[in-house]
Amino acid sequence: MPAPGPLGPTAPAPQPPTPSIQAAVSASTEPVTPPALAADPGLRRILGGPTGLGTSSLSLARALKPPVPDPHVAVAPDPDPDPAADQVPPAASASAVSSSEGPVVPGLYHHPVPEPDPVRVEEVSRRIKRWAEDEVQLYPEEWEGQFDGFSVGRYMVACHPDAPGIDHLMLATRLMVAENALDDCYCEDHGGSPIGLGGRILLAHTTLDHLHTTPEYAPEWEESLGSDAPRRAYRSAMDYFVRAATPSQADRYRHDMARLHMGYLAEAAWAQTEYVPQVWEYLAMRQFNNFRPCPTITDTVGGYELPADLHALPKMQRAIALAGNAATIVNDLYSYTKELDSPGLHLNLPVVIAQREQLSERDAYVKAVEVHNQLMHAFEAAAAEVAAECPLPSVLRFLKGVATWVDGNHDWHRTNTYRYSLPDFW
Ligand SMILES: CC(C)=CCC/C(C)=C(\C)COP(=O)(O)OP(=O)(O)O
Ligand SMILES: [Mg+2]
Repeated sequence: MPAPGPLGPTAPAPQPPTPSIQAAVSASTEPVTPPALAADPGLRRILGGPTGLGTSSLSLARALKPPVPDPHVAVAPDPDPDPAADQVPPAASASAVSSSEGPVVPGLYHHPVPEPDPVRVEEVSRRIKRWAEDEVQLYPEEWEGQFDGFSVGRYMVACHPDAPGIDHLMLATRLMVAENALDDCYCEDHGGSPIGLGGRILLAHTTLDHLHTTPEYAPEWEESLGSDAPRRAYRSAMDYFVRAATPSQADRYRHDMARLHMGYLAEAAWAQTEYVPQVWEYLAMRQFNNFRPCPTITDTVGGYELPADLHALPKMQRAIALAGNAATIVNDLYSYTKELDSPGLHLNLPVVIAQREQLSERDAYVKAVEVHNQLMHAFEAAAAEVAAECPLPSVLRFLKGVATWVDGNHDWHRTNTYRYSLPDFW
């Protein structure tokens, strides 16, 4: 990587970084970005993006051009690449604000996104289905409709508009499918149960964080990796990811998945004992049972790296956590009716607020929207703070990537009317 470059002569002096950020910046070998960007008082708004119909293309986060692929990022060759699709610039057909079916939750603070590039969506959808069916035997025939209805191609193209091509998008798409397969098959309505979940999850986690053991026991472990659909999917998706990621990016992902699995276990333990947590306890569980592992791979999917020391900064960690929390409460709001219809009491934020604060279902739902909005504003403030204090190109791009992921995640929930519908409160 190149050595740090000089600051532009006419640029205003940046604010002195805090000591921890200073240390991380010194450790980084990346060039310093023109400080004008970081010193821009509008950065906070820009990172979040302007709101309102037709304004999303004004956002810096969404204006990212596809980067030149990094020659140091080795992406596993696709068995049947489609060069035409890989070369489609993501912005080429993605300027219109997404207006596909599906209402926004009334009062929800969000940013509309450009309609995901249909050529990319089609190619990612084609390849992920082939991977699911041919490489990992993910589902029996009767689940095919649900797989299609999940629309993971649209989801990932919307969340990663700066991916250099289809191979990079596939890294995120395989992981997303694998994560949902494990949640469905181990925890939820496709054979899942809280009983014995800890053991099953730990063994599945070894697909990501391998067992290192003696020659006598290693073969049985290796055989176990192919023994059910979630493990086949995790193992394969992780193999592709590890080949494209740096060691620290892969380790970041393992850590985030350990967080996720810990969240699943708390949710399961409460279901088993029929405990309804206090609202803050629920929010703590949901910070772990959370989308976090998805936005935090934005740099690998974008073909660059946020160095580990910058990722580890406390302020960066706060921004990431808030982004994951806002994105996950979006799920609670859009999946509310689906979860009311599921057997037993399915915890989500409106349900917990209603029970713990003795509010009507409607008032609890409205309060959950307000919690979401506060989380979004806190994320945007935290991201702007990191960007202003540490204006390195990789930091700014990563923050924009996370913000864009949050917006794409909202748009996918809104438009996925196959899976979600809003309550009839308005
Ligand atoms: C993609 C990923 C990391 C998922 C992990 C956790 C997860 C499935 C969610 C945060 C979504 O929440 P939920 O389990 O409630 O999903 P649905 O409402 O069933 O879509
Ligand atoms: Mg849900």
